[in-house]
Amino acid sequence: MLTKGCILLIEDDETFRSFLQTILEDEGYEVRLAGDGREGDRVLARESFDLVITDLKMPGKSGLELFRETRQDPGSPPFIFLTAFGTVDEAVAAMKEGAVDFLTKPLAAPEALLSLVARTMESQTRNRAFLSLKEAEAAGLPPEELVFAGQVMQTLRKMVYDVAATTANVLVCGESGTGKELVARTVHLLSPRSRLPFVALNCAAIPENLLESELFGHERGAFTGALQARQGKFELAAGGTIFLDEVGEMPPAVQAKMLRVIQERVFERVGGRKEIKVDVRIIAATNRHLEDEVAARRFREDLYYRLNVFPLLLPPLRERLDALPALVDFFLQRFCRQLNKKLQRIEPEVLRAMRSHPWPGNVRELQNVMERAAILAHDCIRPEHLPESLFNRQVQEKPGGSRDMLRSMEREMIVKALQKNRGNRRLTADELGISRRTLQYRLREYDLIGET
Ligand SMILES: Nc1ncnc2c1ncn2[C@@H]1O[C@H](COP(=O)(O)OP(=O)(O)OP(=O)(O)O)[C@@H](O)[C@H]1O
Repeated sequence: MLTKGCILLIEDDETFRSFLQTILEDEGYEVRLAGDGREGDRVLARESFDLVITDLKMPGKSGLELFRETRQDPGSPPFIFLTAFGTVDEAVAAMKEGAVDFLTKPLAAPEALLSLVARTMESQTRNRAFLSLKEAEAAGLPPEELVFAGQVMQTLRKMVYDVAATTANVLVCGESGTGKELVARTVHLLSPRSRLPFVALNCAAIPENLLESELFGHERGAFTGALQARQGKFELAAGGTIFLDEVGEMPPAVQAKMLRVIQERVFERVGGRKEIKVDVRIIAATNRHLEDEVAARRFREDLYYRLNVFPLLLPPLRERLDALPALVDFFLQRFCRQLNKKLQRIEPEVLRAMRSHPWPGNVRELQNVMERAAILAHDCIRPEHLPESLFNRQVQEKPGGSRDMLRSMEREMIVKALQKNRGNRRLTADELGISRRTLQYRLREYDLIGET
């Protein structure tokens, strides 16, 4: 039977510990035990847990000390404290530092603990689930996680952690598929808002006339078809984070309203008069040079500065090839798990081909390539498991060339794929391992709209 989650229980009173163990196990949780903070520390170093329930005061290392040390680690589990009446103040202090909650000993009713544990587990799952929405929908597969591979990402890691602790607006810049949304979700996850909503909206995917109502909601009758009043994304994200992808596509009227939300923290629904207060952290993303948009007066300069309080730049994959081995390994393990396969090795030729490829679809493309290879391969991944585009001679002959050269190669690859697929964008995008949206940008960028 699948357990509902794994809990580390740290308690020095043996009787109380086994009482808690019984009620948690009866409820379907897997429980590991430790008799004090030091032992808890050792267990935590070996295994991962969904939750830690710990006594606050213990000889040796206290639960509070352990909590403070542990929460420095990314992805550390939530803590619930058990405390005697005399030490409630300390438990309250721990909550201010990020602990989930505390319960006083002796437990008045085990139900209180069980419902707190259930709620914590649920919010853990919710927080993780958003990282793997598509996969989780499919089969409750393991969550996606951001791999900080290569030097650039190592530097970025620190920035992500630092900015997550604040409420500063963040602007994530990078080509399509570089991981902007994943970074935004990770900032949210690591922030004190992690248990509140993360709401994402792609500004390019919504028709201009609907974007305002999508963001700010509308009142009934605000426009033809507005039969019901509806909350917008800002209201849905209350207290949490809103992720605005392709923010450069935002039309001027919406930009003005955004500015007001940032400056005054209020807005009105479309067709409404009532001011609605908001406390939402904004993470915006763009794959355009937003400065150019500002210079061309397509994007408000004042809004740009408000959004760009903390910029995070994700370079294209071809400019951080040192990240390849770790990413390849990560995706290989993921797809092996999903496909229930054991593929141990990757032939050196495969990595060589990967190093010479311009990766127009960036990490998303690599992920697709790895999935395809994992499906095709039986024992180890060989060159024949890679798509043909990775063996484009031209690319191999001129690795690491200038940006212009890469762009012209990318254009050529798109033209070829379009021709091969008779202008069918879905097939073309699939072949290139990029999303249809990315293809759409590229077509516009390379002036290829007429080719389809
Ligand atoms: N560093 C990384 N570690 C693990 N997975 C990654 C990483 N970077 C990107 N990915 C994966 O690549 C895919 C694309 O990432 P994401 O959607 O965040 O990119 P994006 O820059 O927001 O793309 P777009 O601009 O097209 O929306 C996702 O499936 C994501 O999980």
